[in-house]
Amino acid sequence: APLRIDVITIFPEYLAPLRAALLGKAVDRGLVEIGVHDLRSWTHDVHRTVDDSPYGGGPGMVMKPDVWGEALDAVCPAPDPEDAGGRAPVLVVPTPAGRRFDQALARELAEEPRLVFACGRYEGIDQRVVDEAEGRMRVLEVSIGDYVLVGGEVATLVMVEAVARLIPGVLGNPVSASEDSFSDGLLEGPCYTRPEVWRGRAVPDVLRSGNHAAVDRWRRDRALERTLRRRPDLLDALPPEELSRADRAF
Ligand SMILES: Nc1cc(-c2ccc3cc[nH]c3c2)n[nH]1
Repeated sequence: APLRIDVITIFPEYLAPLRAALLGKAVDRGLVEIGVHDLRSWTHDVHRTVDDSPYGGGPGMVMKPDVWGEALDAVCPAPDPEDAGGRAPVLVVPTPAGRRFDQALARELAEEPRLVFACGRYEGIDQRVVDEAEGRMRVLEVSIGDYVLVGGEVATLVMVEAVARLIPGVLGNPVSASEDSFSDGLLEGPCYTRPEVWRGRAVPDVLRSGNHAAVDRWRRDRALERTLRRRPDLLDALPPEELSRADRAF
């Protein structure tokens, strides 16, 4: 069954990239279904108001719970009791205050049949929306990094791309098994293609040697070296035997 993704936002056009390129093709091929919904569809006033002043004062505006409540009721109705097998859809709420998005969470989300993304704007969404949704959905408040965006749409694009590429057949060549083994734990090393010499810079000889064992070892060493220099924290998560290899190499 295709992965079903729904996005609720006041800027549906922000999600247009989801219909382009490889992900668009995956949609055409029925591997992924994407629905983008304008939150203002669930307003009832002439100004289509989605925000109001924050209780307790302070700058900016907060998104109204009643509009979000109706939107979520429409996009992900409470699962009917008969459909016991049906898993509750996951509601992903991008926020700087959320659990850190990483490859492990991308893999977890790729296992879900349904994902609903609630894109906040302004200062955020009234907390009662999340609290109430928890009664019938699995709600994940997720941060894509320690920097502040203006809304949840770009964070949603990041997460949808990271998740969709893990669905078999979605993006070009299948995700290699190595994704889950050695290379997944470390940074990728440098890569090269033709020409053999470019602006006086040659490709490392080992890569043209045809000696696949030597190439594999060279790539592993470059990945360990780069990780040691740029992200030593990733090495803490490595099994000890991998680490000893790193120590020996440098
Ligand atoms: N990782 C990260 C998420 C966000 C984010 C998410 C939603 C909203 C709504 C209003 N401002 C927002 C910012 N910034 N940085």
